[in-house]
Amino acid sequence: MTGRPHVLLSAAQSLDGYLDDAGSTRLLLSNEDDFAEVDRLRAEADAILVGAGTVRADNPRLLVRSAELRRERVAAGRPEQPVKVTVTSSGKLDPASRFFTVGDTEKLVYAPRGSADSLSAVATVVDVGSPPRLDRVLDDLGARGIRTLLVEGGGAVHTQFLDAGLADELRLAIAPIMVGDPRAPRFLGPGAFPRPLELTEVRRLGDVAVLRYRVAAEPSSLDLLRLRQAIDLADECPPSSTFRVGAVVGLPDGTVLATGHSGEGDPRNHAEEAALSKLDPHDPRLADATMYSSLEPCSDRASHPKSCTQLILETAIPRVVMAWREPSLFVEAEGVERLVAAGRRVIEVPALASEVRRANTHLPGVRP
Ligand SMILES: NC(=O)C1=CN([C@@H]2O[C@H](COP(=O)(O)OP(=O)(O)OC[C@H]3O[C@@H](n4cnc5c(N)ncnc54)[C@H](OP(=O)(O)O)[C@@H]3O)[C@@H](O)[C@H]2O)C=CC1
Ligand SMILES: Nc1c(N[C@@H]2O[C@H](COP(=O)(O)O)[C@@H](O)[C@H]2O)[nH]c(=O)[nH]c1=O
Repeated sequence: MTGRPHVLLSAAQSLDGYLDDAGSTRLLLSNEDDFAEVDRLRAEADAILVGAGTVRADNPRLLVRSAELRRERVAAGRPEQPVKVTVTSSGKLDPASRFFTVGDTEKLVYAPRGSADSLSAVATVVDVGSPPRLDRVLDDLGARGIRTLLVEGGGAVHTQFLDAGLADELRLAIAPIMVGDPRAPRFLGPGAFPRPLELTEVRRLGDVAVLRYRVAAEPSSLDLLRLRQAIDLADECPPSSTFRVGAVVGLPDGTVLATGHSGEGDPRNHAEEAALSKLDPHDPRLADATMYSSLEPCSDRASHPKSCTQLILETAIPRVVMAWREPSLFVEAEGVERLVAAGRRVIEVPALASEVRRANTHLPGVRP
């Protein structure tokens, strides 16, 4: 979405993927040169975000340390320090933590209404839902003029940014240390991650390896091509009193595995169902495939025992790209929620939704 800041994730990890050890003091994985580079990244950012877990565990300052970098910011007409940002569902943050008490800069806390009232004297508390949605956090930051956001962790926050497809870049510093303790926090937990990332930089800073990646833009141009193909397939649907939908199952190399449209084969068939009926649900290629559907896959239906969401979940298809969320005409659809809850990645392309509505103006209340 335009207006959101560019999001750079930054983390230092051990060779075995940990952000810290399980002890009470912070494990320094970066060396002096790496910390200096991270300070430069801070100086380039309009805002720095960490999760509430990091505020509690590390009591970080989140300030640009170098006086020279601070002077450069001021000389460029920018505030001396970036805005500090955190997210919390519980609101359990100590107003006396350094996040709030050090640095003459704005502090933003994204927290559900009523959960962080004790922080309103030391920060601007913003309600973007319960739990706070990171896409809405980015919309709000964009509206506040934040153009570049540095996310410094911890693991839960990095996982969510990558899982939700909200990160643009990742910088990883890898220290020559093994932590080897399952109680310690890991860089990433489970998630439906975009893959592969594009490696843009490999460097050494002493004994620390610095890797930088670009996270592929989603939807990609291939995603848009296939989604448009799915939308066009709805023109093949026979006249119907329900939704006219098209679906394509495709691979990242451009192969189309199957297509379908509503009413194909049987008047009650849905588009995703028609496409999946042409494939073996255990076809190993489905583990890399994307289901493109002009409409959100259905979650409940009277006409057939299995919903399209269920049919997708019975395959290994990891991604669904769709244009229009099902409006509440027949049922309260929960396709997106169920797919996401099952660890599948759902990418909505609302910019193409009007084309899907145009194919469905026979339904009550639907306008392009
Ligand atoms: N090596 C490195 O580069 C870094 C290491 N670390 C280490 O990582 C550890 C902390 O990581 P971790 O425990 O994963 O914690 P995080 O910093 O990722 O914070 C997790 C907490 O943030 C809040 N939160 C996360 N996502 C959301 C959301 N979408 N909406 C609302 N609240 C949200 C929740 O707070 P709440 O519980 O209040 O609801 C959650 O418990 C520490 O040991 C720290 O030292 C941290 C940063 C960098
Ligand atoms: N341990 C660790 C990092 N930890 C990050 O640095 C924050 C501390 O900020 P401050 O109090 O301003 O120094 C901490 O909360 C976490 O986000 N960063 C790194 O680049 N390398 C490291 O090894």
